[in-house]
Amino acid sequence: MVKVGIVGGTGYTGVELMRLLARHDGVSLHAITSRKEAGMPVAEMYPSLRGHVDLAFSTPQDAQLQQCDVVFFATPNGIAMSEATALLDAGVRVIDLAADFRIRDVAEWEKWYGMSHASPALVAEAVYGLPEVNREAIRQARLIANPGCYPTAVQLGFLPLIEAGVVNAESLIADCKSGVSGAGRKAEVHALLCEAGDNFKAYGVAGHRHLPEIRQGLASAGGAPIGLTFVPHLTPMIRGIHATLYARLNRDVDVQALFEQRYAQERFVDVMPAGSLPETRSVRGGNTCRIAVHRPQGGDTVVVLSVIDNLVKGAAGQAIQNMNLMFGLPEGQGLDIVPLLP
Ligand SMILES: NC(=O)C1=CN([C@@H]2O[C@H](COP(=O)(O)OP(=O)(O)OC[C@H]3O[C@@H](n4cnc5c(N)ncnc54)[C@H](OP(=O)(O)O)[C@@H]3O)[C@@H](O)[C@H]2O)C=CC1
Ligand SMILES: CC(=O)N[C@@H](CCC(=O)OP(=O)(O)O)C(=O)O
Repeated sequence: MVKVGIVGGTGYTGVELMRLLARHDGVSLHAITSRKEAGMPVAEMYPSLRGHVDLAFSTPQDAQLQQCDVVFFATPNGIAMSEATALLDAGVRVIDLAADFRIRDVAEWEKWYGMSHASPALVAEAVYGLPEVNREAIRQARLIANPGCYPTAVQLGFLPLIEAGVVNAESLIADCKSGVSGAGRKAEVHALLCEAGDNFKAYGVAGHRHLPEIRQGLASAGGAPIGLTFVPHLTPMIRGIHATLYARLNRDVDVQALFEQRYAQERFVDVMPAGSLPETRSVRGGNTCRIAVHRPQGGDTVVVLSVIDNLVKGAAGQAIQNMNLMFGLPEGQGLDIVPLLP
């Protein structure tokens, strides 16, 4: 049994980790932390976990995380970078759901995240946890930088085109929409029902912190710099990301066959039949990225539609997929979920 600790168990990715791990028969939950709710039974805060998780929250100091085999950080940016070293030194593997280890250029990370990096040496060691790209490195990793939610949907959507070199990589467009749970559980005015409900708006148009992460991943896949316009939007739904991606083909290619071949062996990427329109509700609660690829009017613009559940393939599910790889477990263990529809 893999002994698991979770730092940040009261947040949305924390409770999603617990929901998924409760059905994973290769792990035992050792500790779930909360600074504010220490002592409270987890199932009192989240009755959905009654009968599944019988632990109480403990403070990060009392959680004895060094006894774990793996610790997930489901915390805001800037926490894991200060706490990972002690755990790694104690032989614990670490999966950070935040962005502390995602950007290889530390100065670039500091610019976008507005803080100094506490452990730049670990950035070089961390493996970017997108299994469809880095599977073998993930198996060997001590420290995983779990990808962001938008970066997961956007990179999986563009990857077949970039890897094959069939599009102009300098003029990509990613027009993305997210549900409000992407902003986490912390109280913020823009996430209130009366602000986000019955409303639709763009944000981060001038520059969003996921831009350097997406550019880094696609540049590595294509071996050349990426030019990307990335515009996120907030939609009045709870879960889900819908990415509409545009690229200009530089040669005539069967894009449907390209995508089907690229993801033929990937159980968590579903390439739909030509002409399909993936919906966020078709992945709700599941670890699948569902993709459809179009060439409107047979022209040279390719439109990729990519949907994920931001809390599952965009966060907790992908983190568990990475844990499975790190510990030699079947990659899909605990993730064999039929999405919840309607
Ligand atoms: N929501 C999403 O869809 C996605 C989120 N992520 C990333 O995952 C991380 C967690 O996100 P999410 O669950 O939404 O966030 P939430 O705001 O919902 O939860 C954050 C959690 O972190 C804990 N926490 C806050 N500060 C500290 C601290 N200094 N030390 C220890 N624990 C702390 C909080 O608990 P308490 O205050 O009780 O200690 C809480 O449990 C973030 O970095 C986010 O960017 C990544 C992909 C998708
Ligand atoms: C809707 C919403 O607010 N989404 C968040 C991104 C999701 C997230 O948690 O960011 P990471 O993936 O980097 O951890 C945002 O735009 O800031």
